[in-house]
Amino acid sequence: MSFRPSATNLSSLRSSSKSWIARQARDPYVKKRLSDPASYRSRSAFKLLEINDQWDSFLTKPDVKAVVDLGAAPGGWSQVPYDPLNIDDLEPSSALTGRGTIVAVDLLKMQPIHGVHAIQADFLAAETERRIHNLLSVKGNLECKADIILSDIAANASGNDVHDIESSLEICEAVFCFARQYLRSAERIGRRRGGVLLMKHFEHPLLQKFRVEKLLPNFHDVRYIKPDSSRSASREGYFLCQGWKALEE
Ligand SMILES: C[S@@+](CC[C@H](N)C(=O)[O-])C[C@H]1O[C@@H](n2cnc3c(N)ncnc32)[C@H](O)[C@@H]1O
Repeated sequence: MSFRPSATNLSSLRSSSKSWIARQARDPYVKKRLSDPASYRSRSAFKLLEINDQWDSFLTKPDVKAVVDLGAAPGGWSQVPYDPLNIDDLEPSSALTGRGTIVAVDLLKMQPIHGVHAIQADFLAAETERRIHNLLSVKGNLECKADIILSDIAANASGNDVHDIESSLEICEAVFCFARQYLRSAERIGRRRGGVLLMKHFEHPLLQKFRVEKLLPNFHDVRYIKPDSSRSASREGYFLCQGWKALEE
């Protein structure tokens, strides 16, 4: 049986599907992903690589021992810190010395990545935090903290601007609350830019207000980043926040 689409099938595609296919065919990062020996699972991996390259290789610092990747499926971002952390087959409560932990969370099931602990769950659900906590709770990380928290979570676009902005704000607020509890402080790490939060958001004045009120006072350095690899038509951007001050501890 052939799975090649017939001419009839192609001609019956909606014009939005046709333009998506045409855009994928033109996209240099789609081509790069297909030819890259790292076999990244997503085009998004190039956004993280680009941000990391431009901002002092924060992922590869030798003191990075634990990373939490929120909205991780299909797994491109989780693949990026895998090598520098030199992860082996870590079980919760096994020795951490010289190794690290990556915890990946997504609503969707993720194909396994060696050394990455995947949780299929809604990050916004109360019990998910306990599951992340248990995985961070390994020997050598008695504080149960993460050195880096990444969030590429994107709720499905509804087409309703107000609703989509509210979702983005809700996610950013939840990620920030999580960071407040789980991010290791710059002081504890012994580096002014230690304790990093990278989060996706949708551009809107309410998100800028969130940046000013929540992020700026709590980190030594906060940047708005629109990576070249992020499609210009998309309203997504990233806040890269380095140097968690842990003011409430
Ligand atoms: C842009 S994709 C992430 C791509 C990923 N960084 C990669 O490189 O493979 C956004 C992800 O956020 C997930 N997501 C959306 N809402 C979520 C939630 N409440 N909890 C967990 N994951 C969520 C989606 O299922 C989707 O897989």
